[in-house]
Amino acid sequence: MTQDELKQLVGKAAVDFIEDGMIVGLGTGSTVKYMVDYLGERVQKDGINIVGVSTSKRTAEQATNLGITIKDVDEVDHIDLTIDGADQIDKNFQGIKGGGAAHLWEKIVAINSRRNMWIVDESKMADELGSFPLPLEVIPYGSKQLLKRLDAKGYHPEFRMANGEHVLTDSKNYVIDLHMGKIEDPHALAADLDSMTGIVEHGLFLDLVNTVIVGREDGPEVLQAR
Ligand SMILES: O=C(CO)[C@H](O)[C@H](O)COP(=O)(O)O
Repeated sequence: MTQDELKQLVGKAAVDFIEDGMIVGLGTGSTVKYMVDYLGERVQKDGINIVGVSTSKRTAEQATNLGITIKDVDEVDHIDLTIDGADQIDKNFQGIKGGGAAHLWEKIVAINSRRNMWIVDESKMADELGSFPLPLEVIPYGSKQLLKRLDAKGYHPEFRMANGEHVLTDSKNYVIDLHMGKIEDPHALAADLDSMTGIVEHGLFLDLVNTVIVGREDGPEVLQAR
Protein backbone atom coordinates (compact mmCIF):
# COMPACT_ATOMS: atom_id res chain seq x y z
CA MET A 1 0.00 0.00 0.00
CA THR A 2 1.17 3.53 -0.67
CA GLN A 3 1.54 6.07 2.13
CA ASP A 4 -1.57 7.78 0.82
CA GLU A 5 -3.57 4.53 0.97
CA LEU A 6 -2.43 4.00 4.58
CA LYS A 7 -3.64 7.52 5.39
CA GLN A 8 -7.01 6.72 3.81
CA LEU A 9 -7.23 3.51 5.82
CA VAL A 10 -6.77 5.23 9.19
CA GLY A 11 -9.00 8.11 8.17
CA LYS A 12 -11.83 5.63 7.57
CA ALA A 13 -11.09 3.63 10.74
CA ALA A 14 -11.21 6.77 12.90
CA VAL A 15 -14.72 7.69 11.81
CA ASP A 16 -16.03 4.50 13.48
CA PHE A 17 -15.15 6.11 16.83
CA ILE A 18 -17.50 9.04 16.19
CA GLU A 19 -20.96 8.57 17.69
CA ASP A 20 -24.21 10.39 17.04
CA GLY A 21 -24.48 13.57 19.13
CA MET A 22 -20.74 14.05 19.66
CA ILE A 23 -18.82 17.31 19.51
CA VAL A 24 -15.72 16.35 17.52
CA GLY A 25 -12.42 18.22 17.17
CA LEU A 26 -11.26 18.04 13.56
CA GLY A 27 -7.49 18.16 13.04
CA THR A 28 -5.53 19.35 10.04
CA GLY A 29 -3.45 17.69 7.34
CA SER A 30 -3.65 15.16 4.53
CA THR A 31 -4.62 12.23 6.80
CA VAL A 32 -7.37 14.16 8.54
CA LYS A 33 -8.62 15.30 5.13
CA TYR A 34 -9.57 11.67 4.38
CA MET A 35 -11.22 11.32 7.79
CA VAL A 36 -13.32 14.46 7.19
CA ASP A 37 -14.36 13.10 3.77
CA TYR A 38 -15.61 9.87 5.37
CA LEU A 39 -17.29 11.82 8.18
CA GLY A 40 -19.05 13.95 5.58
CA GLU A 41 -20.36 10.75 3.98
CA ARG A 42 -21.75 9.56 7.34
CA VAL A 43 -23.42 12.91 7.94
CA GLN A 44 -24.96 12.95 4.46
CA LYS A 45 -25.88 9.26 4.06
CA ASP A 46 -26.51 8.04 7.63
CA GLY A 47 -27.76 11.38 8.94
CA ILE A 48 -25.60 11.32 12.07
CA ASN A 49 -25.81 14.53 14.02
CA ILE A 50 -22.43 15.86 15.08
CA VAL A 51 -20.78 19.23 15.60
CA GLY A 52 -17.19 19.77 14.47
CA VAL A 53 -14.65 22.12 16.04
CA SER A 54 -11.97 22.81 13.48
CA THR A 55 -8.24 23.30 14.09
CA SER A 56 -7.68 25.31 10.90
CA LYS A 57 -9.45 27.40 8.31
CA ARG A 58 -8.79 24.76 5.64
CA THR A 59 -10.43 21.93 7.62
CA ALA A 60 -13.36 24.20 8.50
CA GLU A 61 -13.88 24.97 4.82
CA GLN A 62 -13.71 21.30 3.80
CA ALA A 63 -16.12 20.23 6.57
CA THR A 64 -18.61 23.01 5.85
CA ASN A 65 -18.63 22.08 2.15
CA LEU A 66 -19.50 18.51 3.16
CA GLY A 67 -22.45 19.63 5.28
CA ILE A 68 -20.75 19.18 8.67
CA THR A 69 -21.80 21.81 11.23
CA ILE A 70 -18.75 23.73 12.46
CA LYS A 71 -18.60 25.71 15.69
CA ASP A 72 -15.79 27.78 17.12
CA VAL A 73 -13.90 26.33 20.09
CA ASP A 74 -15.35 29.12 22.24
CA GLU A 75 -18.93 28.29 21.22
CA VAL A 76 -18.98 24.74 22.67
CA ASP A 77 -18.92 23.74 26.32
CA HIS A 78 -16.85 20.61 25.71
CA ILE A 79 -15.30 18.51 22.95
CA ASP A 80 -15.87 14.75 23.22
CA LEU A 81 -13.12 13.54 20.92
CA THR A 82 -10.52 15.21 18.72
CA ILE A 83 -9.07 13.31 15.78
CA ASP A 84 -5.85 14.72 14.35
CA GLY A 85 -2.76 13.67 12.42
CA ALA A 86 0.82 13.82 13.70
CA ASP A 87 4.28 14.21 12.22
CA GLN A 88 6.12 11.88 14.59
CA ILE A 89 5.10 9.72 17.56
CA ASP A 90 7.60 8.07 19.89
CA LYS A 91 7.30 4.85 21.87
CA ASN A 92 5.91 6.79 24.87
CA PHE A 93 3.15 8.31 22.71
CA GLN A 94 4.69 11.77 22.78
CA GLY A 95 4.31 13.62 19.51
CA ILE A 96 5.53 16.32 17.18
CA LYS A 97 2.89 18.26 15.27
CA GLY A 98 2.84 21.39 13.16
CA GLY A 99 4.11 20.14 9.82
CA GLY A 100 1.05 21.88 8.41
CA ALA A 101 1.64 25.02 10.52
CA ALA A 102 -1.58 24.44 12.47
CA HIS A 103 -0.18 23.30 15.83
CA LEU A 104 -1.32 26.34 17.84
CA TRP A 105 -5.01 25.83 17.09
CA GLU A 106 -4.51 22.04 17.18
CA LYS A 107 -3.11 22.26 20.70
CA ILE A 108 -5.87 24.61 21.88
CA VAL A 109 -8.50 22.15 20.62
CA ALA A 110 -6.57 19.14 22.00
CA ILE A 111 -6.22 20.48 25.55
CA ASN A 112 -9.95 21.26 25.58
CA SER A 113 -10.92 17.74 24.47
CA ARG A 114 -11.99 14.87 26.69
CA ARG A 115 -10.15 12.41 24.45
CA ASN A 116 -7.55 12.79 21.72
CA MET A 117 -6.87 10.37 18.87
CA TRP A 118 -4.03 10.59 16.33
CA ILE A 119 -4.23 8.89 12.97
CA VAL A 120 -0.95 8.20 11.16
CA ASP A 121 0.63 5.98 8.57
CA GLU A 122 3.35 3.71 9.99
CA SER A 123 6.22 5.97 8.78
CA LYS A 124 5.33 8.42 11.60
CA MET A 125 6.16 5.96 14.39
CA ALA A 126 9.68 6.39 15.81
CA ASP A 127 11.75 5.27 18.79
CA GLU A 128 12.43 8.88 19.75
CA LEU A 129 11.40 12.32 18.55
CA GLY A 130 13.54 14.75 16.57
CA SER A 131 14.24 13.45 13.09
CA PHE A 132 11.16 15.48 12.08
CA PRO A 133 11.97 19.22 12.56
CA LEU A 134 10.12 20.70 15.53
CA PRO A 135 7.79 23.56 14.47
CA LEU A 136 7.37 26.74 16.51
CA GLU A 137 4.66 29.36 15.92
CA VAL A 138 6.28 32.73 16.63
CA ILE A 139 5.21 36.38 16.72
CA PRO A 140 6.66 38.18 13.66
CA TYR A 141 7.79 41.15 15.78
CA GLY A 142 11.33 40.41 16.97
CA SER A 143 11.41 37.02 15.27
CA LYS A 144 14.94 37.52 13.84
CA GLN A 145 16.20 38.18 17.39
CA LEU A 146 14.34 35.09 18.57
CA LEU A 147 15.97 33.05 15.79
CA LYS A 148 19.40 34.20 17.06
CA ARG A 149 18.54 33.18 20.63
CA LEU A 150 17.38 29.76 19.45
CA ASP A 151 20.56 29.39 17.39
CA ALA A 152 22.71 30.28 20.43
CA LYS A 153 21.04 27.43 22.32
CA GLY A 154 22.11 25.01 19.57
CA TYR A 155 18.53 24.37 18.39
CA HIS A 156 19.34 24.86 14.65
CA PRO A 157 16.35 27.10 13.83
CA GLU A 158 15.16 27.97 10.33
CA PHE A 159 12.26 30.17 9.25
CA ARG A 160 9.69 28.23 7.24
CA MET A 161 9.45 29.95 3.85
CA ALA A 162 7.47 29.36 0.66
CA ASN A 163 8.27 31.16 -2.59
CA GLY A 164 10.57 33.54 -0.74
CA GLU A 165 7.84 34.58 1.75
CA HIS A 166 7.30 33.62 5.37
CA VAL A 167 4.70 30.86 5.79
CA LEU A 168 1.87 32.42 7.82
CA THR A 169 -0.31 30.51 10.27
CA ASP A 170 -4.08 31.04 10.55
CA SER A 171 -3.24 33.53 13.34
CA LYS A 172 -0.87 35.37 10.95
CA ASN A 173 2.26 34.32 12.82
CA TYR A 174 5.55 32.96 11.43
CA VAL A 175 6.86 29.41 11.76
CA ILE A 176 10.40 28.47 12.81
CA ASP A 177 11.47 24.81 12.47
CA LEU A 178 14.12 23.43 14.83
CA HIS A 179 16.38 20.87 13.16
CA MET A 180 17.64 19.35 16.38
CA GLY A 181 18.09 15.71 15.59
CA LYS A 182 17.30 13.39 18.48
CA ILE A 183 15.35 15.11 21.31
CA GLU A 184 16.72 13.54 24.49
CA ASP A 185 14.24 15.05 26.95
CA PRO A 186 11.01 16.31 25.33
CA HIS A 187 9.59 17.65 28.63
CA ALA A 188 12.74 19.70 29.39
CA LEU A 189 12.78 21.09 25.85
CA ALA A 190 9.06 21.96 26.06
CA ALA A 191 9.65 23.81 29.34
CA ASP A 192 12.52 25.79 27.83
CA LEU A 193 10.51 26.74 24.72
CA ASP A 194 7.50 27.66 26.89
CA SER A 195 9.73 30.11 28.74
CA MET A 196 10.95 31.99 25.65
CA THR A 197 9.26 35.29 24.82
CA GLY A 198 8.02 35.46 21.23
CA ILE A 199 7.18 31.76 20.91
CA VAL A 200 3.40 31.43 20.86
CA GLU A 201 3.40 27.61 20.82
CA HIS A 202 5.71 24.72 20.00
CA GLY A 203 4.82 21.47 18.30
CA LEU A 204 5.65 19.12 21.16
CA PHE A 205 2.37 17.46 22.16
CA LEU A 206 3.22 15.69 25.41
CA ASP A 207 0.95 13.46 27.53
CA LEU A 208 -2.02 14.46 25.39
CA VAL A 209 -3.04 11.56 23.21
CA ASN A 210 -5.28 8.67 24.33
CA THR A 211 -5.53 6.57 21.18
CA VAL A 212 -3.32 6.21 18.12
CA ILE A 213 -4.45 4.46 14.94
CA VAL A 214 -1.46 3.37 12.86
CA GLY A 215 -1.94 2.49 9.21
CA ARG A 216 -0.05 -0.75 8.50
CA GLU A 217 0.11 -3.02 5.46
CA ASP A 218 -2.10 -5.59 7.19
CA GLY A 219 -4.67 -3.05 8.39
CA PRO A 220 -5.20 -0.33 10.96
CA GLU A 221 -3.66 -0.96 14.39
CA VAL A 222 -5.39 0.72 17.35
CA LEU A 223 -3.02 1.56 20.22
CA GLN A 224 -4.27 2.80 23.60
CA ALA A 225 -1.81 5.31 25.06
CA ARG A 226 -3.48 6.08 28.39
O1 LIG B 1 0.28 18.79 12.71
C1 LIG B 1 -0.26 18.85 11.64
C2 LIG B 1 -0.61 20.11 10.97
O2 LIG B 1 -0.09 21.21 11.67
C3 LIG B 1 -0.63 17.58 10.92
O3 LIG B 1 -1.49 16.86 11.72
C4 LIG B 1 0.62 16.80 10.66
O4 LIG B 1 1.50 17.65 9.92
C5 LIG B 1 0.35 15.53 9.88
O5 LIG B 1 -0.05 15.84 8.59
P1 LIG B 1 -0.29 14.75 7.47
O6 LIG B 1 -1.49 13.97 7.88
O7 LIG B 1 -0.52 15.57 6.21
O8 LIG B 1 0.94 13.91 7.37
